[in-house]
Amino acid sequence: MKTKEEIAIEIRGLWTQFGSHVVHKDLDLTIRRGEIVSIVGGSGSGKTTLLREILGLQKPARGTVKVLGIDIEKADAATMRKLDDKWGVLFQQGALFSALSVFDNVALPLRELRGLPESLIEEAVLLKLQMAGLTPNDAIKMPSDLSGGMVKRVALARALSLEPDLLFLDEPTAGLDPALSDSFVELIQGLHDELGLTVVMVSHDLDTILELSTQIAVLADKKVVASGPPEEVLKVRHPFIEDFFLGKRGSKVIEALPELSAEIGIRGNDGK
Ligand SMILES: Nc1ncnc2c1ncn2[C@@H]1O[C@H](COP(=O)(O)OP(=O)(O)OP(=O)(O)O)[C@@H](O)[C@H]1O
Repeated sequence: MKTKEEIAIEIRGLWTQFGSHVVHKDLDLTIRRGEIVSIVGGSGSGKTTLLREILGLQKPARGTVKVLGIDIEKADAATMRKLDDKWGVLFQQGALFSALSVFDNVALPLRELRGLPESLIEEAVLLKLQMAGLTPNDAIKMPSDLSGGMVKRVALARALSLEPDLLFLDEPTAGLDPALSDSFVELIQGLHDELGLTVVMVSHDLDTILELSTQIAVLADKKVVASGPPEEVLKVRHPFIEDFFLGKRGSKVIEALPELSAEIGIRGNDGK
């Protein structure tokens, strides 16, 4: 039995509604610390909305969301600020402030939340840039001078600036070509191994999902229909899972991952 300390995120009985449109209906999800979790689901299944609810950016109609033991809805402003220090977020849109240099983009959360001396900020920014695979020379560049892959890296450096326990990534490899996408996946894996981060990502990219995830949560029918290690989730019989993971494209990706394909092959498709 897992202790409370080991649970990073706990969602119970969550309902989300926009007017008469019910997006989530009695959704439950548990994420333990140290996992790399992919939230997958069809377009409009409510993945991004779920991420926003976890971050307290959107209020569910019903249910509870606890992050690191804190009930997001009941948390006061001071508690939310403390939580803000503990998570880093890399969203799909609006990754960087175009009027700020790379250095200032990464320094922003430190300047906003801590009031640290500039010498410490500089040290921290250069370290985070290095962790994200960038050099001190990149620090003086403006966002308009960067390639798409570099923008993602700078946004990642900024998400890491407060040394978070939790990292949220919304479509981290969207818009990257396969080589850049692979190197971004390696980067996330390395950071996870090095820092022991809990990573929660929304992704459509099968390679990224299957290479990185220690847990997959499948959103369908307005709730989480399967959640667990990839080899378990892929055995669950559900039309979305079969289409998404076991269709032509998915089968190819799985074939290239010997451990996973052996697991699925050995057990067969016995459902759950
Ligand atoms: N602020 C809002 N007002 C009204 N409807 C919304 C709002 N935000 C999201 N929705 C609706 O909620 C549903 C879930 O949206 P969401 O963006 O979370 O889905 P998603 O699974 O992330 O989709 P995609 O994979 O296409 O990005 C969609 O039908 C969307 O139109």
